[in-house]
Amino acid sequence: MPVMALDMTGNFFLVGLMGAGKTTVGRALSRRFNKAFFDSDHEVEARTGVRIATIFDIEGEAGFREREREMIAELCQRQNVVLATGGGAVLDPRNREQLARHGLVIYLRATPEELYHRTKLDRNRPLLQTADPLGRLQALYTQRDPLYREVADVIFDTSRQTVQSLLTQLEPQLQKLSHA
Ligand SMILES: Nc1ncnc2c1ncn2[C@@H]1O[C@H](COP(=O)(O)OP(=O)(O)OP(=O)(O)O)[C@@H](O)[C@H]1O
Ligand SMILES: O=C(O)C1=C[C@@H](O)[C@@H](O)[C@H](O)C1
Ligand SMILES: [Mg+2]
Repeated sequence: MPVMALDMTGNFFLVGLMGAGKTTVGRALSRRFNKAFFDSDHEVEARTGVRIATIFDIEGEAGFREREREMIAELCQRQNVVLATGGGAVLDPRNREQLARHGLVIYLRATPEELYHRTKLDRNRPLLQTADPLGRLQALYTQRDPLYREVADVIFDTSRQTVQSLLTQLEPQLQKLSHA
């Protein structure tokens, strides 16, 4: 039997490390809650016409962060959207402020080991193109986990869970929080 899409206004913002499932879960939530879906990484790529790895090569991480900040500020002005943010978006306090102010922030947490398994075959994450990607994920986790927690309204552990089981648990929580 088809499940009715839940119609609620307001934004959901997904934060978390590379491989946490922001894009995958975000897309599914947007369908379920009848909201438009955006992914800040994809929007930056669409605007510049090149892959994120190329922006890192030409402008360095600082150049990418500036483009990401502008994009997030713009996307936060929208209503009734699900936004998957880039894994490093929370580093800039201005992004954290925008996200906290304009929507419900969901932190998808997973262990660095789990994230390593999810991302190891994908070459499109410049920060993981290193001799020791697991070590890099562990360092990023230590640095960023407190920032994700700081900005989050909801923290969700995604380790050892399928995307489908995650959605089944997330939906009632989000429904409740959206009406709070
Ligand atoms: N809960 C999960 N269990 C198993 N695999 C998952 C889960 N969530 C996502 N994945 C898989 O992990 C990979 C990375 O997911 P996704 O691209 O959605 O992460 P992301 O948070 O958007 O990463 P990035 O910050 O790099 O954009 C995909 O192949 C996806 O299918
Ligand atoms: O964790 C990060 O710093 C990044 C994550 C990706 O989503 C991209 O935004 C980019 O590869 C940087
Ligand atoms: Mg993504």
